[in-house]
Amino acid sequence: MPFPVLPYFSSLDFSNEEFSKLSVTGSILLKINQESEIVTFKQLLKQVLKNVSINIDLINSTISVDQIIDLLNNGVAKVLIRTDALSTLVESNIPSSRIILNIDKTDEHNQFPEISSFVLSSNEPLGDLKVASANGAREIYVIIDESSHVTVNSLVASNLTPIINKEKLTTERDEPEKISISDLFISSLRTDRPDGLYTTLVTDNHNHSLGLVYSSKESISEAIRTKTGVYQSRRHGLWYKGATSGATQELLRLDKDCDSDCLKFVVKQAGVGFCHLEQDSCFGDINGLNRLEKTLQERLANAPEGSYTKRLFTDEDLLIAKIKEEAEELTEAQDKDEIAWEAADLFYFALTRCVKNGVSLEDIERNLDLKGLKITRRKGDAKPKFITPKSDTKSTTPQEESKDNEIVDEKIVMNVIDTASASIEEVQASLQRPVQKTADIMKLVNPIIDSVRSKGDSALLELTAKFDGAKLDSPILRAPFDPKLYDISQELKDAIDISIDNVHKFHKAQYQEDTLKVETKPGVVCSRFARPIENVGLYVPGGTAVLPSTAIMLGVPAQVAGCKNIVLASPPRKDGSISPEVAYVAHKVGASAIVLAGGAQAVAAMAYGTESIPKVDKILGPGNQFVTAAKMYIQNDTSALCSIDMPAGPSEVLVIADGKSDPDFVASDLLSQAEHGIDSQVILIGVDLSATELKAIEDAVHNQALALPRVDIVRKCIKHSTTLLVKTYEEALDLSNKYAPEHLILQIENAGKYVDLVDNAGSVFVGAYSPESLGDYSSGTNHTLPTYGYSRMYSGVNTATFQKFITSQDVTPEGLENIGRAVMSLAKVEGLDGHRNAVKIRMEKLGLLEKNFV
Ligand SMILES: NC(=O)c1ccc[n+]([C@@H]2O[C@H](COP(=O)([O-])OP(=O)(O)OC[C@H]3O[C@@H](n4cnc5c(N)ncnc54)[C@H](O)[C@@H]3O)[C@@H](O)[C@H]2O)c1
Ligand SMILES: N[C@H](CO)Cc1c[nH]c[nH+]1
Ligand SMILES: [Zn+2]
Repeated sequence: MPFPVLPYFSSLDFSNEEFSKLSVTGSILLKINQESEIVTFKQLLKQVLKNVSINIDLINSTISVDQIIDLLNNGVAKVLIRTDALSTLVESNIPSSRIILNIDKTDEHNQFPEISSFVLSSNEPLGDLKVASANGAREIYVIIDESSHVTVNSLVASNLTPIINKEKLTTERDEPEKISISDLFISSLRTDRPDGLYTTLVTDNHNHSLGLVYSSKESISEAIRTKTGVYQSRRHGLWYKGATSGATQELLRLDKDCDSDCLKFVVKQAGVGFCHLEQDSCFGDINGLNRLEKTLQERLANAPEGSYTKRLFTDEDLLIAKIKEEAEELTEAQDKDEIAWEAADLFYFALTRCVKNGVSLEDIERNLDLKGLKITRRKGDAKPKFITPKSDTKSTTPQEESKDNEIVDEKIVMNVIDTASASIEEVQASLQRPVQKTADIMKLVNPIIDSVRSKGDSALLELTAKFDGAKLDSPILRAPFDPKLYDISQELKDAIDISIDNVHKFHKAQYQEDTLKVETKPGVVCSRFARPIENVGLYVPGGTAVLPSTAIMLGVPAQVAGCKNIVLASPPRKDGSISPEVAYVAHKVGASAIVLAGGAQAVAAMAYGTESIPKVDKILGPGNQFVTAAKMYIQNDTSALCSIDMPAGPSEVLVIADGKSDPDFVASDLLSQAEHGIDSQVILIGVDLSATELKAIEDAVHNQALALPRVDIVRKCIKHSTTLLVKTYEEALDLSNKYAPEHLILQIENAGKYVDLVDNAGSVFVGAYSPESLGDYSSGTNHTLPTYGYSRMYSGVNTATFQKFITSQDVTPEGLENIGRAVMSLAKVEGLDGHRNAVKIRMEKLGLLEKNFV
């Protein structure tokens, strides 16, 4: 039964102590006045407003349905709304059980049979209010203020729950000007025991019974006043639990049963346990997960050196490895006993990690409950199987396809972390890229590479049929290419030509034409000159989207550098053909061949060569996890004698925005990379953003995303993407440098001023009118860039990526005289007399050494 008063918090301006005292009622009503309070309120929900059912008053609020759903999904129990807002909420899939309806006239409640919680007007006569509550299943609340016609006591006596401002309530016993919540609670109880006591069940927060005791009116008042376990001993009077043994109790909530004659104290037990026999409960110890949690907490505080649990607490790598090991064993377990055994192991290691990080079973259960109550919006789209696929868009990967069959309707919003209140670990965790399970991927990639190496073309054709669904007779097209292969519109040709032109200009400017010459000492001239890498293999992705722009970004600098053989590889379409746009670029950059294959098999074919595919010296270009893993493999295999450009994996962008940024621009930039793939990541760093400014960006992300054909990919990418709130530009740049993004967009005032602070990034986009898409296609910079944080040490593709640099020296007798003695001394120290002699012989013949020189 509900506590006979619902405390009302009319603003977020309250102390933890005030909340803690009134939380004994188990439920409160809190008013959200404006949108700007939502960020703070959500923090409070996580940190302070625990163990209690939180209802929010939105009667005069204008917050959006999406925000209401977000709050309900983050721990709010119910929302109090006006009748005119009801239909919008119900249409948005909010269950009626999460709604408290405020109605003006008591008899109106009949019009809403699906709603079971109402707030009625306290201006109505008590008789009418009682009629409204005649159906016992309904929760009826009445707001009490100065103008109320009914008294609090009369409401409680009629099983109606008054809503009373927290300022008017007290948990103390001697504040006559306030309403005592113990008096209200006591007045709602009854007992038929001759001693006038109330039978009281004591439980922990998991509903485990700890014991059976008795309460008196006085002990209840004391329990509420002190918020501890205070009972009535039939022999010794008032009993402050733990006063002598130390096994005290924090009183979390007070409940009563359905006929109000039996109480339940929900407590947090300290010390040796509830029972005088020093066990958890009078019915013995509580085992299972609770026991394990308790043991782990004790070990964390006091683990003996050398114990296994101590090792787990101190060696994070070991703990993580064990969790993974046990998770794998659980997935492999077959029969019931084995599954239970492995699950127990997994729980042990998982709970160890939780306890180590201060996470309790209660926190886990709260999350489970939240997930169970999660509301998803219905967007009114047809089920995917009834949607006609758009022509010319490639199908998604198998993993994506299976997930696309789920109907996901929640708001597309990035997780928000305020760096001022978050821990360093939380911020770091939010900047983790989606995990690439290298070992698992290598298990798939190694056999592919082996098979292409050993079986050549036949393996390549087989793998292309398997992964790309294309049955081919030959895996290669050789230049000159038939113009029918690139029969595209003039408009498209012009667009590609503009991009090629700009990329060419920028990369030509990077080309080091002249030999670099430096005379380090008179007569010692050192030089450096560039030569193209002769045979290059360019990988053009074609899995979730065909990327002719990547063919431009790789082909043009290869051409500028003067590479002799440009081989381009890209997965073929299902009918075995190559995308005509890619073929057009291949023709424009003078490629000698197109390999009709993708993934690890294309990389292996170009690295080792096959009967028809020429071996190359360097493989360049971005790709998915299989492509990247294969590139990493072949560059380490000396028998392949093949290098790579860099690890260029799933696209990523980090946008820094401030209050002056246009929310639509910011959202569009985030989404332009989120749509690349489910493993892409986008990060927003907001500098001193107000709640309204943040919301404007979030709304723009959601609304623009819904209009994108690849919304399902975006939705999954946004799930592991984060917004970080910081106070200064310097903090923003510092975080960005730590993340080392592939693309960095500065959508901030005086953006140019901050470029000096950029230490790590693949490519920087400065100011509101430099969206990343420009660099992806047409401005002239290269879009093949280091991801995964590799921009700390790698550059993006540039002209030099297709060249190697050779040094030379030309030394005169004068030069030899200037440095010869230094060389001989160093060679002597290294014990390399041959080196020394090569100088000595020359200097002797030139008469530069004294006769007895040794
Ligand atoms: N960093 C950069 O500069 C940059 C530039 C452009 C694109 N990208 C990224 O490149 C990636 C392109 O990936 P994509 O998947 O669209 O195309 P992709 O061409 O890289 O991969 C497609 C190939 O993967 C192989 N494959 C698919 N499933 C497989 C499986 N289960 N086992 C073995 N092989 C399998 C198939 O052979 C298929 O041909 C995206 O992540 C995109 O973000 C990065
Ligand atoms: N943004 C990608 C590099 O991470 C490149 C690209 C190609 N097409 C569109 N975008
Ligand atoms: Zn892109």
